[in-house]
Amino acid sequence: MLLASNQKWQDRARAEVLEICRGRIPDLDMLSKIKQLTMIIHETLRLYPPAPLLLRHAFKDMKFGSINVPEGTGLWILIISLHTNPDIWGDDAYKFNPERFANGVAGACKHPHAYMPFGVGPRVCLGQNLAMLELKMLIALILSNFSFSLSPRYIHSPALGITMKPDHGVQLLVRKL
Ligand code: HEM
Repeated sequence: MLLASNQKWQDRARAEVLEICRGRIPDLDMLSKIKQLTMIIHETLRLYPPAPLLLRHAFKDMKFGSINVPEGTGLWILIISLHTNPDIWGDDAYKFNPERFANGVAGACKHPHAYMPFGVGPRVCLGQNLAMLELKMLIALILSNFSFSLSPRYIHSPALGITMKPDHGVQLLVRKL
């Protein structure tokens, strides 16, 4: 959806994929060189984290600043709020701007744990490297073969739940290249 509505980034990502892959099925070496697409995926996972909320329980009485958290309290961590906080990301926090990840995650936000689409710490996503490879492979193949834009029937409807999903689907107009 974000590439369909941002033609400039779609063109940039396609140009890079075509230059590196030259019509071949991407292998690990090629995927590791694809930078624009990595920036686009990071920015997409920032704005629309598939796991927008995480739940933790306090094992013992804790104190965060002036807030007392008694043992057993459930704590919802709003990843989506962390990812769109202007104090952390700047005034364009809600804007799709993959450029912010040009120098990696560390260069994009003021706090290293403010970006956590795969969680952090001991329960960090076990599949995060596989997920990134799958996404790069899939989008590289789509970009190599098709151009696409948003259908006039598309209704923007990101819905929060255990996972985030478009409530009315994502209708695209797709053209074979
Ligand atoms: C874009 C894709 C994905 C996203 C955004 C994602 C996100 C997450 C997040 C946020 C957590 C932490 C949950 C928590 O702390 O409560 C998690 C855990 C986990 N993920 Fe993923 N995930 C993705 C893909 C995958 C894939 C492809 C696999 C497996 C092949 C996978 C396997 C796991 C497992 C096993 C855990 C639990 C780790 C643990 O509790 O020790 N994930 N994921």
